[in-house]
Amino acid sequence: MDFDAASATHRACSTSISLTLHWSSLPQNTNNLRQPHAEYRDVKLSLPTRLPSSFLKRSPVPRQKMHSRISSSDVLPQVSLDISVDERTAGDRPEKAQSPLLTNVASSNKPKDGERVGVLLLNLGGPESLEDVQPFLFNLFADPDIIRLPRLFRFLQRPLAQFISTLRAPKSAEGYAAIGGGSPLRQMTAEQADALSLALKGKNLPAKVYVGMRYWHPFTEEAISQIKSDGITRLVVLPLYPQFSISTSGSSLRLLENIFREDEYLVNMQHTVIPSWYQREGYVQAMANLIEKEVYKFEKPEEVHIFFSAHGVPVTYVEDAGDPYKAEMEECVELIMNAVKDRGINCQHTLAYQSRVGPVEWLKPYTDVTIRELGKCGIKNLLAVPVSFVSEHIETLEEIDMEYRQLALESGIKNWGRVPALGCEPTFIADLADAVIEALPYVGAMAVSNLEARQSLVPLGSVEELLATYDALRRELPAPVSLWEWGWTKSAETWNGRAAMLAVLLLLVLEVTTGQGVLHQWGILPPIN
Ligand SMILES: C=CC1=C(C)c2cc3[nH]c(cc4nc(cc5[nH]c(cc1n2)c(C)c5CCC(=O)O)C(CCC(=O)O)=C4C)c(C)c3C=C
Ligand SMILES: [Fe+2]
Repeated sequence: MDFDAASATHRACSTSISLTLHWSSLPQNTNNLRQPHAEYRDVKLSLPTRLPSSFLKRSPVPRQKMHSRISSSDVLPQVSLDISVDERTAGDRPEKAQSPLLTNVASSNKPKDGERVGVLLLNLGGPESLEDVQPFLFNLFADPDIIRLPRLFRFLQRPLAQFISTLRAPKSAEGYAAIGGGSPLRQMTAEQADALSLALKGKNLPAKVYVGMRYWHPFTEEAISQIKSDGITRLVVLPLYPQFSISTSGSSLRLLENIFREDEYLVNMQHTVIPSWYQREGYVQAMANLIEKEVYKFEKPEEVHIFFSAHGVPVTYVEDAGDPYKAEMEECVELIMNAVKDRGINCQHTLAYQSRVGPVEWLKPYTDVTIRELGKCGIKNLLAVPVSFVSEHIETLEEIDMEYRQLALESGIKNWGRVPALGCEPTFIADLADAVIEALPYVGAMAVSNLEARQSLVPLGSVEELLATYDALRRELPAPVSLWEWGWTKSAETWNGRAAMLAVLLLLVLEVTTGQGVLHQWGILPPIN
């Protein structure tokens, strides 16, 4: 068996941990474990000790090494693993598109008497009416994971959020008006929660599923107080973002960390977090299902160009703060395309990033620029695939379906299609249920021992451990959102934006310290007594 981790040893042996990985939970790209002629079911790994926390820090570990698991001697100089493998032949292997019922709660993981299992779905939230738009934007911009001010200026976070949200609200409201006057997120997430709860029940795990939104109702705080009053004892935290970003799952987990820290009940509640799940077989197959269906709606399916459009983040998040979002996104698209090709669909594909705001540089290539280029290259059939989010929202319904569709047609693309968001797609929901069941043994346990979790760029863990594994320094990042924009070139815009930002900050400092100025006149800042 080609499993080089087996030879490593660790000096400071103390506790012993036993893991059981179900074969279906192994990601596709774990070449070390998935051999062409054999499948490993119930791979039992005994770790003799807690792995060094430095292993969890992403920065010193090149990405390829994360993916060759613990084979690297420079990451784990001396770890010894006892591995017993129940090897089965390919004939024993269940069909690739697994039955959702295959993963069931092992009797050892079943909630014991008096135990109550909860699942907390974390999501962004969206305004439900046009009046909600400005306060929703205020909550978003008041988030230090969206606008991270220099330490000295942190006290300006809320006035600045008030300022920016007031400026942006009319443009955002236009978008929400175009999709019926509000975001469908609350409704869709509630449906996903119900579907997940049913799927868990079907898999023998009675669990209550809660929804905690970051920027709008039902707020995470509301979900947490419900969790407390329901007396939940074991909680699995599941952000509804397939890929991890500091600005999304990271922000929600940061909030959760603060809530947990201040509450005695929560501090003692056993919990674990599934930080990202883009590499799960069920999710990947569900995406491939949707793509396959849409590809065959085109007259010439073989000529379709599959165009993945992900929500962007500012480049600094990835380059300065170590956000794994871009790497996870690229890997995710690769996995989905492999699954699509396995179905005999050999279309070309592209990944681009949408929804940038403000003068700073965002992840490239940009969706709008790429659509124009594809048009110029003679692409006639384009299938857009939103890939960073699992519900319909303003950026699928307005930006993709209206703006980008129009742009594509103007750029020479003749036939346009769009893959719907996953919503309650059965394979997807079944896979989320499996993810919860697989995470259960690690509730309250030392999640660093989860080999499978380490496969992902952000490992499974408790909120606190997890947040320590990325962005630990919480570097200051330039605000992604423009306060002001003018100029003719990109660089002029950037510098003008920065100068304007400084000017506005200065203005705000003066306002806050003197208690006088336009913002006070508008009632945006409270009067100083
Ligand atoms: C994975 C998804 C998302 C990432 C990454 C993300 C980063 C990010 N977003 C903004 C600014 C805005 N986002 C807005 C809405 C919005 N964002 C996401 C997802 C991600 N954001 C969703 C699903 C939604 C829509 C919610 C809904 O109501 O349907 C908005 C408001 C809309 C608008 O005015 O365009 C803003 C603003 C930043 C700055 C950022 C990274 C730093
Ligand atoms: Fe966003």
